Amino acid sequence: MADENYDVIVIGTSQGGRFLPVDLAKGGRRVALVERGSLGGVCVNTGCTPTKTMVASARLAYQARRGGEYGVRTGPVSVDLAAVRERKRTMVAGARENYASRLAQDGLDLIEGEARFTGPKTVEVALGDGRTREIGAPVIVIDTGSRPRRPALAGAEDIAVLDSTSIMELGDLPEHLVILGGGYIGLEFGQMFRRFGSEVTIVQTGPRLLMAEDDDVSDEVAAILRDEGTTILTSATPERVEEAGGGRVRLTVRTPNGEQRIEASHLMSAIGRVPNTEALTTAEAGIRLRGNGSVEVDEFLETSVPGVYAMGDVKGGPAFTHLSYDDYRILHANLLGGRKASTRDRIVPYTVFIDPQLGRVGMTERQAREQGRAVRVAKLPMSSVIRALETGETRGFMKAVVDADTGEILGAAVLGAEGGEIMTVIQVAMLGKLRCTAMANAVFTHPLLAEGLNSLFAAFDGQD
Ligand SMILES: Cc1cc2nc3c(=O)[nH]c(=O)nc-3n(C[C@H](O)[C@H](O)[C@H](O)COP(=O)(O)OP(=O)(O)OC[C@H]3O[C@@H](n4cnc5c(N)ncnc54)[C@H](O)[C@@H]3O)c2cc1C
Ligand SMILES: NC(=O)c1ccc[n+]([C@@H]2O[C@H](COP(=O)([O-])OP(=O)(O)OC[C@H]3O[C@@H](n4cnc5c(N)ncnc54)[C@H](O)[C@@H]3O)[C@@H](O)[C@H]2O)c1
Repeated sequence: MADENYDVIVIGTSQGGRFLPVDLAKGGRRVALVERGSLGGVCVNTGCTPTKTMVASARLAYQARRGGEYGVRTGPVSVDLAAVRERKRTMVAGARENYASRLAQDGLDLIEGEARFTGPKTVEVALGDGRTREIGAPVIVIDTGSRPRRPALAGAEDIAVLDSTSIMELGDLPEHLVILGGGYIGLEFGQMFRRFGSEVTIVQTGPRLLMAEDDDVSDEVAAILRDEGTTILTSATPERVEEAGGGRVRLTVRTPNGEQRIEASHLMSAIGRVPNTEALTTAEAGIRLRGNGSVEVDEFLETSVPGVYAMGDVKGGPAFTHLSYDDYRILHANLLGGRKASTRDRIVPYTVFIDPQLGRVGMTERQAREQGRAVRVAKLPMSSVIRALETGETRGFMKAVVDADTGEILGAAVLGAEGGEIMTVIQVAMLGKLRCTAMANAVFTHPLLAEGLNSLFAAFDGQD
């Protein structure tokens, strides 16, 4: 028996988890919102907001060093990491405050503590002071997110291994940073610290960086990072790590060319994330998990227990804030709107915030071919885009994949300045089901980067 009954319990406060409980309370439901950590979840506190704030500092350092190319004289450029961290902390504090202020809503109780299921519709919350509180509701939403995966690496338990959260709290610049993992986090932090002035080595088990992307995209990203002085090892498996004296670490890596030892001042792990489901004791409620610990949901985000839903990273699949937000839209429609919204056929865009950005939407060329489709592919180097030439940001390319039979735009990759924004133009075209000719002939402002889309899609000449 619960001590207190609500209409809805939401566990976790993310971007999506912010709006849903407020909307439900506004709609007259009694809602309990449970959070064990900082309000706002990963995105606000340790994810998107702080990283993109620090990426901005890194870009400024990079651009300042390039001043001479633009006829602008600068002195030697150096980075004060403690000041970068302070700017980041201020940004996060503001975002968190803003978040908290939006939770003030009649009918919504914020309960600070860790939630765990004691039955299909009951949750026990361990409060900070050692007490517990048992609450119940016919509808429960799990939004508990994910955390960094720890490396299964011999010796790692005896060494301070940084992750995406702790690295942003460093006050002094690493002399040599070794990063395990060549995915989103490894690349965003790798480029950032290289631009801050550290020597950086990225160790990636897969044969390429950003394994989900087409080979030409991964190769170009690697070329850009190497050009800035980052060392990248691919098909490289970390085997053990040990102290090397003087606070340094020695990492042993197996590569196709034999064993390699790397000595560094700092080691960071960025090898993926694991869903936060253990503390929830989901078995008590009969909620089915997948082998990797994520919560199994159907296309309406309902778990194996009717009335219990999951949103955001905890349900597995692509892990982005905008998807957590879209899960909120779906649950809002289904719980409040009297509709049956689903995740089926949703287009999932994303942007890797390296510089130049990689904006991606829809299928890669590989995915389209694997589906057995006849595809046409067009590529346009950024050096052919007038705006990119004028601004001196010519690295990368735009790439579009089109169905050769129907002319439908299947996907795109834009690796270039403001690549995420340009990709979004293509995403909107996909949403509106525009064909290549419409994109080739649209009047885009001169000289914008998006003007390059005329040339990119003109390459599909004769395609509707
Ligand atoms: C370094 C980094 C950079 C990123 N950059 C981007 C980006 O640029 N763009 C992008 O789209 N995505 C980015 N992401 C991913 C994005 O942050 C996540 O996809 C998003 O935060 C997922 O939201 P969520 O709904 O799963 O909940 P989360 O934000 O993960 O929040 C879950 C909350 O649940 C709480 N919780 C967990 N267990 C319990 C429990 N038992 N009881 C009570 N509370 C609990 C946690 O304390 C946490 O506050 C980044 C992630 C990282 C790590
Ligand atoms: N810009 C963004 O939207 C953004 C930014 C950061 C994070 N995120 C989200 O966070 C998630 C986690 O990011 P991530 O970079 O940690 O994971 P990831 O899955 O994107 O990349 C991890 C990489 O590590 C490699 N790897 C695995 N084990 C390894 C090992 N032992 N040694 C070396 N390499 C190893 C894998 O081959 C993979 O390429 C992402 O999937 C993404 O959804 C998004």
